[in-house]
Amino acid sequence: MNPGHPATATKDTHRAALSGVRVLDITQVMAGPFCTMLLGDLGADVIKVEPPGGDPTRKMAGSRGTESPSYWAINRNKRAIVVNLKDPRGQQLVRDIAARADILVENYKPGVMARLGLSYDEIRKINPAIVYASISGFGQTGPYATKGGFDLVAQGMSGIMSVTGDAGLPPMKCGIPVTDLAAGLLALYAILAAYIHRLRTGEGQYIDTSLLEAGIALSVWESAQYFSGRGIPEPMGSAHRMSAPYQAIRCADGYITLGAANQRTWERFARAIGRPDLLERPEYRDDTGRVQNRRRLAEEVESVTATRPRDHWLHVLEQAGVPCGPILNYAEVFSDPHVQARGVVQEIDHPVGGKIKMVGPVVKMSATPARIHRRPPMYGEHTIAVLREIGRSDEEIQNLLEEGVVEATSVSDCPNFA
Ligand SMILES: CC(C)(COP(=O)(O)OP(=O)(O)OC[C@H]1O[C@@H](n2cnc3c(N)ncnc32)[C@H](O)[C@@H]1OP(=O)(O)O)[C@@H](O)C(=O)NCCC(=O)NCCSC(=O)C(=O)O
Repeated sequence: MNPGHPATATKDTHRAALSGVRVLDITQVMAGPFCTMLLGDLGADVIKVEPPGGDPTRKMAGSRGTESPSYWAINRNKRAIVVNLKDPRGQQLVRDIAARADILVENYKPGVMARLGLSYDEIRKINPAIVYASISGFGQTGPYATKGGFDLVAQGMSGIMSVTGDAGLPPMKCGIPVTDLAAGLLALYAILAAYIHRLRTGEGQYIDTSLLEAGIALSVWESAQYFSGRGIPEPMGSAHRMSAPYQAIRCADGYITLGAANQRTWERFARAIGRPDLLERPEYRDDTGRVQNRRRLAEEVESVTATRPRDHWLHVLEQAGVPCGPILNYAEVFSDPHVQARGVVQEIDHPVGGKIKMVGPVVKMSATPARIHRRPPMYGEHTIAVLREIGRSDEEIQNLLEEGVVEATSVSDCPNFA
């Protein structure tokens, strides 16, 4: 599926790092589903439990019934079941799955899982070795614990919005939901470490992380500036807090990015744009000076770069060994020959969506490649199979379906199903 890359060229579909690992995925929207999708990419059997009506992403823009591009983007490599957890029989079904699972991930508001009889304390009674991860807006403790958390709120409260954009403009957030995704990645890293610990000792554990703390954890330069007494960090547009010139620079027909972020690249850059005189200037002698005089330096640089088009400077700077690049929109990103050569985008068949494209696993592993082994599941597609796996008879399943405790979709009913 990942053309041309030796690390993923293997035909051995069973060699996945997490094959045989069972994940109970009680997640919704973004942070939790991102984490469990990455576990699925590594070969884990991920069973996603959705409420009646489905994960909210099933209804997002572009949806067709219960299937949508937003859901597909973040739920491949999972099986999906629909269980009403407000019904004690539904709770018992999910506890039975939890009893057989290695990992449980959830991202509801703190308190929700306890009200559903699925808290860590309940689950550890039936499965003491489980690795149970909760992702929330603010963490399970502290004054804000019970508040719901969306990425925008976390970007605001973690300081990210105070350093994004430019001074004097309305508040701006990072264009992608960075706290959701970072919380998912941090949960993933803790889950894998906890799983290694469990392999060594047999001991399970509880993991508690949040959007807020993930956002704060990303404040590496900003907290360094603040803690070292150099003031409250301010927004800097595209510029860098610790290096200059390092920002989007104006050319005759638009902008390119420039990263002359150390002494060597600075010296190459000044020579490449025909301004070796800048190297003689005491105020630009080192990083500290260039950062302090960043605005003046940018004006001097742009007085040169604004005279020629972007392609000219990209060529000149590349020849000189100065890190730089174009600023691309997503259409340009996905048609970029390098992105294509790396096999970043994959196309798979979906019963409703037809041929759907997605950003596939972007980590190349030579022995146990991450891969798409399952297309995103339809609403309730695996309800019946999973209930059979936990020992429910077809008669019991029929009753549960009739009484609305679970819902199931048969893919063969789907018009596009081939
Ligand atoms: C996203 C939320 C703010 C949404 O808040 P709410 O809509 O108020 O949902 P809650 O989590 O409080 O609870 C959902 C309710 O659904 C119920 N529930 C859940 N699963 C089931 C099933 N299977 N069956 C029946 N009912 C269910 C659950 O019991 C709750 O009911 P009651 O108990 O009766 O209330 C919150 O879930 C949250 O803070 N999550 C953690 C942080 C997070 O992941 N945020 C990412 C958002 S996406 C984002 O930021 C972005 O895309 O950008």
